[in-house]
Amino acid sequence: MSRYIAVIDQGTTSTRCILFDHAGRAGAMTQMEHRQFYPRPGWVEHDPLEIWQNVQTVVSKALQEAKTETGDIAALAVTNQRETLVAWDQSTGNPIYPAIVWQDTRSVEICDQLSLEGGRDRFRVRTGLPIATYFSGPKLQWLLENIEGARIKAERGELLCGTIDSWLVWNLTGGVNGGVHVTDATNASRTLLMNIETLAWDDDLLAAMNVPPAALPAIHSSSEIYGLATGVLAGVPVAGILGDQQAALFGQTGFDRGEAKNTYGTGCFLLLNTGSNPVHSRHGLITTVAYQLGDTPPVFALEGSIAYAGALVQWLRDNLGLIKTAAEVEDLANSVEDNGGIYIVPAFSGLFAPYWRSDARGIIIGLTPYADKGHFARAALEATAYQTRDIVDAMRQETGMDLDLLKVDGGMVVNETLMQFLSDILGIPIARPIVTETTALGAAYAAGLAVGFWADIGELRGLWRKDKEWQPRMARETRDYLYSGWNKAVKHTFGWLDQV
Ligand SMILES: Nc1ncnc2c1ncn2[C@@H]1O[C@H](COP(=O)(O)OP(=O)(O)O)[C@@H](O)[C@H]1O
Ligand SMILES: O=P(O)(O)OC[C@H](O)CO
Repeated sequence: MSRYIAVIDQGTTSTRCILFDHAGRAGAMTQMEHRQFYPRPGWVEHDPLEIWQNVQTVVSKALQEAKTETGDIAALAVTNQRETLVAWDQSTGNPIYPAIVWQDTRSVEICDQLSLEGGRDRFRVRTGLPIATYFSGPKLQWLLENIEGARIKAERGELLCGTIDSWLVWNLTGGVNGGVHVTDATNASRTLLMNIETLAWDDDLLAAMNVPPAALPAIHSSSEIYGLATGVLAGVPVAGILGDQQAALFGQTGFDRGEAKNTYGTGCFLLLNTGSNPVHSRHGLITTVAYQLGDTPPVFALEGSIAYAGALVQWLRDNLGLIKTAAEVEDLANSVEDNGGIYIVPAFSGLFAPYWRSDARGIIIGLTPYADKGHFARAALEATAYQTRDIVDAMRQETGMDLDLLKVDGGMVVNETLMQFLSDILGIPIARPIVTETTALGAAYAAGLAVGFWADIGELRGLWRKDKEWQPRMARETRDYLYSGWNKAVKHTFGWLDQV
């Protein structure tokens, strides 16, 4: 039997390749960063060819590191930054424009226009999403309207468009020599173009954004054989595709209704499995496909997306110079007993869930001469916990379900001070697994199930291993008092921009 499932984890800042063995342990891991381009305020781009090159490099290096060969790889999975759009020429394989990244806000006027009739929630029942620049459909409309020749090519079926998974799987399966143009339902559910009930592109949505169907990939499940790889992994079945946040839920074995995870990286994304029916949010959350295995019915999730979590720590480091490394924030925060009355609300690009206020901007509030840099560090960490509380409360209001445990992963979860405070502010236990590369692990599980490397999700559940758990130990009155301060601070960020 082959020893590994290979995973390509293509994220916003870097690309990793990880080989997982049958016990779900990483046998090799390689990583490369790619460039971020900010050509104008609010624009964020990546070079799709650089990303494809990095993918090939990290895969080759991972095989070398594990001293293994193609025959040892049972299947290949792709997990990816979501919503980011790539458009390329079918005959040459060349992108016609840089990738337009999920953080890019250039489609703001298109979104305003789409909202004129029916408001921001015009497509919510059909797609699970509010109209926002975050999603791929308005980005594609912008590209077709602004890049010369794009629309004509798209109408003739000569332009292939899709999220990063589509771009990579097309290249991995041969590119101009027969690459398959596919995506999975989790990625398609982030476009504003897919109907969340039928899991198919929706004619009315395509018409609203003037998108020719010929340009779009075929929507498949998250776990099936899409094609065979070429190149260094020649002949290996490409058998799993999941958006990265859904992959993390799968990797945390959040298979059942009521199970949740939060991934603490640059931003943070809390997903709650809501089972076989999409729950349409009235509390500022997003409805998304969590996973679909082969021809079984899809499973849905509610998502709370937060734009600034670890990025606020980076800001303390890079812009204020308060710390030299992200890890130093913990000692600095522990140099004081509490936040000294200070709150930082990192609404640097407005507030995402559950507020969706693009007129908000960041604040530091509650300053007195007593405040020192330790309080700043503490307030920065606390902001991540309070933002999580906002989402957890919205989830409770939405579903009536009380979370009894939150599984966490991502770069910030090494910070034990934050983990304890999170448990205190939420009033529930926080559990960190031994394998914190849960995004890649979840994609490995999807591909492994498709090729019989693992038998079923019951077997996968048995692979989850706890590293550490934090229990709430703060008095209820203290928790309520601290959180009420956060709520006041958030209100002060609203309406800072006069016009959005
Ligand atoms: N010890 C720490 N305490 C708090 N934040 C940290 C710590 N170590 C790393 N981070 C933050 O975690 C983030 C990186 O996490 P990662 O999961 O690699 O992010 P991404 O996948 O979004 O690139 C950075 O924003 C960094 O500031
Ligand atoms: O690549 P990450 O880990 O920053 O995740 C980005 C999300 O998928 C955006 O929706």
